[in-house]
Amino acid sequence: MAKLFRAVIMGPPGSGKGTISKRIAQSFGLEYLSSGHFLRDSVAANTEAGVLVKSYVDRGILVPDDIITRLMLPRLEQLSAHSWLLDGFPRTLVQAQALNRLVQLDLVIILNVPYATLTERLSHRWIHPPSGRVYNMGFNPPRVQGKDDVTGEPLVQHDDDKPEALMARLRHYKDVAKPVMDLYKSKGILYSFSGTDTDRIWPYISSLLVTKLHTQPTDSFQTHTPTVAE
Ligand SMILES: Nc1nc2c(ncn2[C@@H]2O[C@H](COP(=O)(O)OP(=O)(O)O)[C@@H](O)[C@H]2O)c(=O)[nH]1
Ligand SMILES: Nc1ncnc2c1ncn2[C@@H]1O[C@H](COP(=O)(O)OP(=O)(O)O)[C@@H](O)[C@H]1O
Repeated sequence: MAKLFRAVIMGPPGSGKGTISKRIAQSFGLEYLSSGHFLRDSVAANTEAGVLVKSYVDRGILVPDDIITRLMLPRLEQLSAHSWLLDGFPRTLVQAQALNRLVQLDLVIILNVPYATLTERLSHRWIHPPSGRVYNMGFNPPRVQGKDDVTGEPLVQHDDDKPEALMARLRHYKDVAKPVMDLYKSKGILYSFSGTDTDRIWPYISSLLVTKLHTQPTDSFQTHTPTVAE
């Protein structure tokens, strides 16, 4: 069996983690686990975990480290036979240290997107809560305005994508992510990608994964191939 591959994707809210993760999962066959989706699903389904985290998720503030760690690590253990990509966890140094005790990461992808681009994107982000499908009124609009492509059900905007909450989330991200990135940098597994367009960043990420995984993508999502990887 090929060696298992464990990756994390980090970046501020709206930097394209979900969009790029979907492409990575589809192209390279990694299992994708998003802490945000997992928590929102748990809240919607009113599970024990959902009840525990609802007050934080609804307010867009971080769930305490001990709670999120207690929820996420068992999920990862269930995926122990798979290669995976983790989005939204770890967010803090304490979480990164807890993850470190469970598994050795192979790669951390950082998305650097300018502040103005983030606010512009998130103010146009609409989601279909039951499925987690994400739309953008400019970048990937639904076929019918305000309706999910698959079910036709209404799309909604997260409260934490509204301008007041957004500013606080971005500021907070900067403070807590820095020590996590420093840790991964010191381990030599951090790769950073900067830009304003997912479609322009994607080919570089795809090339990096080809190198790391020694495999070709099954879906290219692109019309040109870059000649250099960052
Ligand atoms: N205009 C534009 N929107 C994008 C681009 N990439 C992603 N988006 C949209 O920006 C929003 C945030 O992306 P998402 O992947 O959810 O970011 P995350 O918060 O980091 O997971 C979504 O509405 C995406 O559809 C891009 O290159 N251009
Ligand atoms: N690693 C984490 N640590 C603490 N709270 C988290 C973590 N991941 C997600 N959350 C909680 O879930 C909410 C939604 O997560 P997020 O990743 O922002 O979802 P989305 O990608 O849909 O915007 C956050 O506001 C926070 O309350």
